[in-house]
Amino acid sequence: MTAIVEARALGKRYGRRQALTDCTLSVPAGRIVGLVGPNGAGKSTLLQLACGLLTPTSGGIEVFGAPPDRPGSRARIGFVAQDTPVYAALSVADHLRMGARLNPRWDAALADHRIRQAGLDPAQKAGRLSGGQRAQLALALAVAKRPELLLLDEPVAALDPLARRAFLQGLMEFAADGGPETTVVLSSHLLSDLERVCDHLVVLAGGRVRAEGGVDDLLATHFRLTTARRAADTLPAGLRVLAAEHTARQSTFTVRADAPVDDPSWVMEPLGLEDLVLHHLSASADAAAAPTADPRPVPEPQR
Ligand SMILES: Nc1ncnc2c1ncn2[C@@H]1O[C@H](COP(=O)(O)OP(=O)(O)OP(=O)(O)O)[C@@H](O)[C@H]1O
Repeated sequence: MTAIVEARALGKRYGRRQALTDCTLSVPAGRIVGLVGPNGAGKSTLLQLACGLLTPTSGGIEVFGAPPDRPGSRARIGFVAQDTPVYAALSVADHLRMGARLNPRWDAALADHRIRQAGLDPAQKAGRLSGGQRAQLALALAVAKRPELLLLDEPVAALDPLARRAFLQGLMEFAADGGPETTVVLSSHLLSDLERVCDHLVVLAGGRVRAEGGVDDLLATHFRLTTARRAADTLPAGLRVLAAEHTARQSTFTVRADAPVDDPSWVMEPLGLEDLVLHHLSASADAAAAPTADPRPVPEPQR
């Protein structure tokens, strides 16, 4: 499978602040990728590295098999930054004309369709648009460029629920119409949206990749296990415990398992995507708060 974005031991430091550390990931072509993580996790930094606006401090990132600032790569990448920058003094129609002049693969029909769908007045100056309308304009410009890789930093954050649903629908159509290699990476805090549209997920926390892979693969390797009470360190090898809960008689573990646990004494349930992400995020928050393994002994069951 061709990787469109490939990062190896990628690190980014702003002065004394380490924003990304040792990030290794591989985004296959043709996926809609959800980039999820708490505030300050490094999502914007990763997207800006992927479109060549930032350069790595350590390790490397490649897009289409080469560094993203290589001449020619920019035309193949569409990027919408979190603050959806537009030119305040230019009208919506001026933006479309500029897009047509600057981009060889410009899709005027798609741009017009998106502008009409968003209810934007072509004559209105961009500086007079609301935050959500500005986001709609920036998104229309990015998709009409017909990029092979579309990078969107929290694209739906400023949109109302109807506009959000229409945008996500449009995103899936864009990915399908663009051909099997068209790849979209979008960051968002809205897990339910990501669950609806994404088939690949990257979970970032504290500047590190905590989980990454195809959604189906991730779902197939994360479980909730219930068994007679026992300590996490007595579980079979090959299980990574993300969370443990104990009652007097039984223990419930949320685990990542490379293979199903073949033991009839376990009750094993699949984990939903939202739970999976939240468990990875809280496991990384716990690890940051207490870097050693869980020091609390599991008390013996009460008789
Ligand atoms: N230009 C900058 N100078 C210094 N530090 C920065 C700069 N940009 C980002 N950072 C820091 O890098 C870390 C990662 O920031 P980043 O914006 O990539 O996170 P994020 O996951 O996109 O956050 P959010 O969800 O809040 O948008 C944060 O600690 C942030 O304070």
